[in-house]
Amino acid sequence: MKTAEDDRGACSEGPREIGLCLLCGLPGAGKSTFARALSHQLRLERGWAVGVVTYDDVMPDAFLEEASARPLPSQWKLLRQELLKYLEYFLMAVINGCQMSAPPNRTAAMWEDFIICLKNQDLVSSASLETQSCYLLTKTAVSRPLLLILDDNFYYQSMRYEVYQLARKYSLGFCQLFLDCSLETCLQRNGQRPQAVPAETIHLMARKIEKPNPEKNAWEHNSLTIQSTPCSSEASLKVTDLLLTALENPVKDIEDNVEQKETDRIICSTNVLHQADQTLRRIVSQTMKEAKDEQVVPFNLKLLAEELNKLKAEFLEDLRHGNKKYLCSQQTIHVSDVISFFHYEKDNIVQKYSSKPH
Ligand SMILES: Nc1ncnc2c1ncn2[C@@H]1O[C@H](COP(=O)(O)OP(=O)(O)OP(=O)(O)O)[C@@H](O)[C@H]1O
Repeated sequence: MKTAEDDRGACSEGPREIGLCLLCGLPGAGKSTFARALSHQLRLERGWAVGVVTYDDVMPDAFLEEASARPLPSQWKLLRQELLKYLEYFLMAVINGCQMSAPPNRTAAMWEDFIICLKNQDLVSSASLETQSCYLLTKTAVSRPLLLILDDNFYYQSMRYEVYQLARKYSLGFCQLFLDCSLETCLQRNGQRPQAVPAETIHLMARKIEKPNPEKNAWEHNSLTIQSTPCSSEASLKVTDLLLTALENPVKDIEDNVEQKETDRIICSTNVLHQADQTLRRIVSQTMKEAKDEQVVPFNLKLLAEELNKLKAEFLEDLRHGNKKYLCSQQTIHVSDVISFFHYEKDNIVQKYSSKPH
């Protein structure tokens, strides 16, 4: 592993705990303020290496140079992806223990700001090779744990997913912190800033924002919502817990398969459940009609209806939990299998109550 420190004779080996922590929330929610405080605290109290990448600090200057007009959303998207590419170059250097090279196609101003951002946090050093677009990593960059905090609005789930994919590609820890702050407070804080974001942008974002949703998206399970007020010690503990969990449980490629399988299972079982529910209802009412036609005594009719409805509920409950007894193969549940199984059990019950009045 070659680092700037190695050049001075130091050696750097150790557990490769690297994590990406994504901050999201409305403009003015206090993300940058929080990121600064958190990184300071983690460095001081835990001795972690921390890098904060505040997108606003790196991206706008690129536009000042390349375009005077306000960028279109599609341009922002491309720039965000380009910045993520820079991060990937840094991560590759960290993981492989080599120097960080510059990506071949890059927006000069943004790359420069990115390098300044890393240098200011003692993650890369000026090196003699700098003229050739190579940067040596510092001792901080190769020490562990290393946490990179990405500070942007990340108001769409798709924006956050790009970061998750990066974490997965390199088996890194991944977590999300959502800074919860009322629209009024964001507008008020924003209004007091020298370079305020247009208020209508904040209104629009408040309407569009997709908060982390761990129930819906398995990949977002490592997320925490915190209030944008001065951090209580309890909130601070929760944040540390989230970060430790992420660092100790790097994202694995396999998770995607599990996630996909789980999604498939839910879609499949939802469809199966719906179809099964409809069909079983029809079978029960048809069976009851036949029993009446056969003049089953009213008392038995009542018991028969109770038993059939109970059986139907049990079947649906089992299906909901993926009970394997209806599976013809290990993976797929067919409604036809469920129905024939139900018919079999239903016939047994019908037989019990089919005695006609004497
Ligand atoms: N907890 C807080 N209490 C009061 N004021 C705060 C708090 N957090 C941040 N602020 C103030 O609100 C303003 C916006 O904060 P900050 O830049 O951290 O927000 P942000 O979410 O990073 O915004 P943006 O997304 O636009 O970069 C700053 O002037 C900051 O001093």
